[in-house]
Amino acid sequence: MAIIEIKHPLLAHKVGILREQGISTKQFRELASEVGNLLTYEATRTLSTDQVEITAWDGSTLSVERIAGKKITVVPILRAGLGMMDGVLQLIPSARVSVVGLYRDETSLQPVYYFDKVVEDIAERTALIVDPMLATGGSFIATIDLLKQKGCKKIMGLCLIGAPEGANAIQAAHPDVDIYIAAMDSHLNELGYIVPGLGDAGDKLFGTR
Ligand SMILES: O=P(O)(O)OC[C@H]1O[C@H](OP(=O)(O)OP(=O)(O)O)[C@H](O)[C@@H]1O
Ligand SMILES: O=c1cc[nH]c(=O)[nH]1
Ligand SMILES: [Mg+2]
Repeated sequence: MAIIEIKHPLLAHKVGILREQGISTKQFRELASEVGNLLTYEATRTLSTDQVEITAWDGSTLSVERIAGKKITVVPILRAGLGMMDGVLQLIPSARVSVVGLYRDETSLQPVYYFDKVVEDIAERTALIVDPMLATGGSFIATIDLLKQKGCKKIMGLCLIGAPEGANAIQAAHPDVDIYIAAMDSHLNELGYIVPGLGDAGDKLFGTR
């Protein structure tokens, strides 16, 4: 299993508004973060828990569940991944953040690396990559390559909208990585944009166009 499309009325509603022409920067930011939050809830369903003993309210000993062993690092892909990050951190407030900077060359559609700052103990953590758009899949694949080179063993991803071309590319390159996605769209156009998609997520989040 690599690409998991989450069918949920709240996600469908919010993604529908994100696609509207003329959406304000404020509303786009709020919704991208909310979708990040809902996808986190689904993606973390697979985390295992340990039983630990606590002293309960009445002084008795009680066995309760805690998230097991490995900790999480959230990995936003700059820039647009930052737009989902707050929603993710609302549910995993103690997660460390590792940043990967990539942009997609407009002509070749290849990801161009410009920065990374990844937690030192990445080998001990589950990485949760966040980026709103999965088009050719090049940016996700480059980020997964980088994290694996640094020793990361368990990787998941969250994404607002994907194209089948990118989903197939990730499945071929990294079948061990599960990506949770709010909507799988039709195809890429001749410029590499997702159809119907929502346009350029980074520009909408940062108000740069
Ligand atoms: O699947 P791909 O074909 O690699 O395309 C998807 C990438 O393109 C966008 O980033 P962009 O290059 O626009 O950078 P930005 O976030 O700085 O706007 C998007 O946020 C993804 O990172
Ligand atoms: O449709 C697309 C494709 C890549 N990046 C975006 O922001 N949107
Ligand atoms: Mg962009």
